[in-house]
Amino acid sequence: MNQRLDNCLAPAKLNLFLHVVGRRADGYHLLQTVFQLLDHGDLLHFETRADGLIRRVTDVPGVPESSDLIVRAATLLRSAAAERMDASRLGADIAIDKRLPMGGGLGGGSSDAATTLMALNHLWQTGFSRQELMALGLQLGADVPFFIFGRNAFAEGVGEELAPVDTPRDWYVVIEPGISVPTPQIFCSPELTRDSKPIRITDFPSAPRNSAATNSRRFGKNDLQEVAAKLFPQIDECITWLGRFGDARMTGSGACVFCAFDDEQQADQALQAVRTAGRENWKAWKASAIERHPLSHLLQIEH
Ligand SMILES: C[C@@](CO)(OP(=O)(O)O)[C@H](O)COP(=O)(O)OP(=O)(O)OC[C@H]1O[C@@H](n2ccc(N)nc2=O)[C@H](O)[C@@H]1O
Ligand SMILES: Nc1ncnc2c1ncn2[C@@H]1O[C@H](COP(=O)(O)OP(=O)(O)O)[C@@H](O)[C@H]1O
Repeated sequence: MNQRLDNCLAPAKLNLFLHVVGRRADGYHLLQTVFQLLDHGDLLHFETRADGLIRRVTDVPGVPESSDLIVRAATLLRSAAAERMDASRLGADIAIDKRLPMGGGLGGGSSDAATTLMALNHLWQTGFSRQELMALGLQLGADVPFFIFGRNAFAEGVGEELAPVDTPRDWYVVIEPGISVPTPQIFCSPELTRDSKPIRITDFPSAPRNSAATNSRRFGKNDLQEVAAKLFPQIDECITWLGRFGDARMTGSGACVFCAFDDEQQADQALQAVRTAGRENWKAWKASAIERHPLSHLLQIEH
């Protein structure tokens, strides 16, 4: 019988800071960042099929079905499973409520891929461990292992070396400036800072609320922000605007901008102000920091 798993959250992430500390021989940049999970994201719905077809049953404008990270993740999982079992009949219908913008720096595509790997590993009973799924995920994108890791994390390398980190239970207001930033354009800029001084994980003020929360908000910077804001003045405008409420920053390679708040009420006030700012292209929302990925419980085996 077909199995279902509905309303699976593919949470957004924020990069609380993002330092570029070097470059690999293949041109990829070495980063140091803290990834923060949010309680807002895309919603995915899975139903297994026994005929080996993997289908995305929702149209996603601009992303053909075969190149969608959801379909690529499912196909990759089935190929990996085929080395251990007869996987030829493993199939699924996958529906998505796409709520995160593309090229927003919120990791939407990567999170969709991670949720797909975790949900189908469970439904198909393919039995991969968290570590194994993280290694598969890395083939799809540098941010995918983090979502499978399932906890807020200090990340190094291209984002695949992960260590758990405590972060404040802040509320965030996020502005989508209505543009999509091509990540390669930011990384190939000659003006990009590529030699930030490496930090140690212990330098990050991992603090519960009401102690060093303010410090952790102001810790470090996003090295990609200067380049992105110069190329896309809309980002600069959002940072200046949201900056009246605190230390507003860009996440990832942009375009979204966020600011942290102590509680939901303060976030609501800022949100209200953004919504009455009269910027038609902006879309703003609030979200709460979460400690764990909501599907993390599906992966109990840590071998
Ligand atoms: C910048 C980050 C931070 O979380 O997030 P997003 O803004 O995408 O959310 C990620 O490292 C994004 O990693 P990933 O999602 O794999 O990047 P892609 O879009 O595939 O990368 C496009 C191109 O950017 C360059 N690139 C990317 C990552 C990296 N660490 N160094 C690079 O030089 C490479 O030229 C790569 O071909
Ligand atoms: N399911 C998906 N959701 C979003 N983007 C996808 C998806 N599948 C493939 N992509 C491609 O990945 C690119 C990066 O999208 P996304 O991960 O949402 O942004 P970012 O990396 O800036 O956070 C998109 O421009 C799109 O072409």
